Amino acid sequence: MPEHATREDVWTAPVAPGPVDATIRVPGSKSITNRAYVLAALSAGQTLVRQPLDSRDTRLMLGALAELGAEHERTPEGVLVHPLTPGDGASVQVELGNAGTVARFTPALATLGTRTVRFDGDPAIRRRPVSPLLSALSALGAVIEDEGRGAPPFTVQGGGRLGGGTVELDSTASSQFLSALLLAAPAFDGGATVRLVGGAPPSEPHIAMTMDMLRRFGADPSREGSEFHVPHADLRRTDFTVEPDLSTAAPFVLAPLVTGGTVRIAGWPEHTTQPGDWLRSLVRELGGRAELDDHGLTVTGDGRLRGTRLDLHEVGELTPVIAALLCFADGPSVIAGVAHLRGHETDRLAALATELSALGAEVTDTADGLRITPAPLHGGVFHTYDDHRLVMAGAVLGLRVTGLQVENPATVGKTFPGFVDAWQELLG
Ligand SMILES: O=C(O)C1=C[C@@H](OP(=O)(O)O)[C@@H](O)[C@H](O)C1
Ligand SMILES: C=C(OP(=O)(O)O)C(=O)O
Repeated sequence: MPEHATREDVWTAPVAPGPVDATIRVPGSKSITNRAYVLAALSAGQTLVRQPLDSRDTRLMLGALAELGAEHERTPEGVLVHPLTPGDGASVQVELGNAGTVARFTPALATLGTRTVRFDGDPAIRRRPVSPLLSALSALGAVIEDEGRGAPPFTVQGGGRLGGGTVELDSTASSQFLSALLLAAPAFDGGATVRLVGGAPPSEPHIAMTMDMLRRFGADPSREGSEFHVPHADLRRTDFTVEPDLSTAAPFVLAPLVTGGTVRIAGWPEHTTQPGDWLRSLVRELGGRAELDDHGLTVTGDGRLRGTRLDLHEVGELTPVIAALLCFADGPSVIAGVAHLRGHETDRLAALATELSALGAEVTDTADGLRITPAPLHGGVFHTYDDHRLVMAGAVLGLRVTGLQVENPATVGKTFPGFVDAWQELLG
């Protein structure tokens, strides 16, 4: 159980009284919001970010940018981000919480200012890898001190500029290392060429998201296989609108496969780089229907789903919710390709194996995933290890399990502070 959670702090996830029938609006994408804030800070002139996610991770990003010298204002239309200023050589602290995007995307920005910036956060972020990124930034000219543990805390001594150039990067532990270099590269004197070594990074759609958003802010990124090139560029964008978060939508999208019925997700984009868009194919593979039209996505299920084998390397953040779902399948399932989840908010493979087994399923963690053999589940406390996506997984389990008590539900505020209310709305 995480250090600061108590057993009293639980939410009894509601059992579905029958087939669901609901229209749900999910908040803005964490990944798009935090990229938009970073690119806005690197732009000349102010950028209005419309329909941003307002959650712990996005507040941490705005807080980090303020420490680094980019202020913002909340307006009725969205968040207005001001350009990064070089600063006054002061020593500041950036609070990372447990936000991977803040821990990975902001150190490069610190190299561009003149401040001495110490990065640290929750106990959990001190277990999440950053060293391949810090080594690459150092090779590009940054001055960084860490404590030799390969994770926060670390300190960046801003030099007012970064030369940039060509660098090798092992991004197999997190795609965010690569995204971090690419996002900041237009501000490096010589841009950046990043050659990937060590194997394919996970979360390919998030890399595509980075490339797409760089273009939309005026950069000219290119890719040839495992080599990425981002020339120096003056970024500018006055207005940027954030899409709904399709990964946050996952428990709602998949609910009809457990309960039967229909769920509509309003505003599902027709074209997107978000990994959650893959849920449409997953629903079909598991036996449901998913139709996209001008109003959004409509998912229909009959409460039965097939056991399956899934490689989730590209969509790792969906794993907790999918693992919970597969506990209700008609046969065993295997999830593969997600060894890097051991370095997420918690060791998600260990956490899921422990918690799903404790409820009665047969779940084991493998070198790169999970083996799930469904069995009748019973109620009990579902520990969430300060992981927002485990709260969402617990909600999915509760659809069919009486007395499923989700511990520390507030931790879902990392990406969706209104999750519990939205879930109650789903169930009428
Ligand atoms: O770039 C991003 O916004 C993200 C990339 C992915 O990280 P990893 O590649 O570390 O899994 C994803 O899991 C995370 O939720 C968000
Ligand atoms: C891995 C995740 O988050 P982070 O941005 O902290 O890496 C996630 O949201 O599932």
